Amino acid sequence: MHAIVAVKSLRSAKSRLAGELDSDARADLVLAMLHDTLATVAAVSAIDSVTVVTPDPTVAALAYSVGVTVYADPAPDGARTNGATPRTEETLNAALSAAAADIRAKRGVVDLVVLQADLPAMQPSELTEAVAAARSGGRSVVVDHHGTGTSALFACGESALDPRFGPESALGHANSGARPLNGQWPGLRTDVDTHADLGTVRALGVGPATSASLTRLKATPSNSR
Ligand SMILES: Nc1nc2c(ncn2[C@@H]2O[C@H](COP(=O)(O)OP(=O)(O)OP(=O)(O)O)[C@@H](O)[C@H]2O)c(=O)[nH]1
Ligand SMILES: C=C(OP(=O)(O)O)C(=O)O
Repeated sequence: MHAIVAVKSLRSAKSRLAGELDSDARADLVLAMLHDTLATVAAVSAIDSVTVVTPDPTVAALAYSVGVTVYADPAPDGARTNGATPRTEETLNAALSAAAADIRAKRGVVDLVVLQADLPAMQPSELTEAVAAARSGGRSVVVDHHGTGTSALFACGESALDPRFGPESALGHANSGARPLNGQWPGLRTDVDTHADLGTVRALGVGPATSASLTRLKATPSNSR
């Protein structure tokens, strides 16, 4: 199976944390969570390759440093609609579809999983179980801990990826035929978007890079709210 992980430009990442963290702190946290997410993916033997999809050179450098492939997001923020701000879900889903097409053009029919980049409490055992469940066929989805979003979208065999990330993506994926996967996977289901999510992953236990980032944040007075 091949994993795809999308990360937007660091300057616009994690905007929902802007009330608590300044832009440098948000970038630091995004890179740390990506690092831990990729480390967990690397520990899952059923996933043999990974592509990070990003327009951001710093994110790409991190991906290269841990030995994963980078697919340059074909149209970085703001470039797709003649200056009008495109909606995240349009740019994200377009980037994911382009990456999936590129991977399958190069490797033939390969099972795919899109994983969120901000799963710092995910355990290898959780992802291993989800991959095994997904392999019974077709398109399937791991709904996030809120019950509304998507932590992982699988497309096995000949199935098209057909990503529908964005608001209410759990419903969007289910309504387009993706099978919800059942499993007690709190780390896999907890992507970090808000301050409350940070508390949840802290309680579950985060990977070392995220733990170090959170320690740095606490030590920075402007981010100590
Ligand atoms: N390559 C790429 N990744 C994207 C794009 N839009 C969103 N992403 C990534 O997709 C995931 C979910 O996106 P969002 O929830 O919109 O962004 P976020 O940075 O997590 O949080 P907010 O800014 O608070 O919405 C994150 O890992 C983003 O970095 C895009 O246009 N291109
Ligand atoms: C885009 C999504 O993620 P987030 O929860 O990070 O907005 C999603 O769940 O479809």
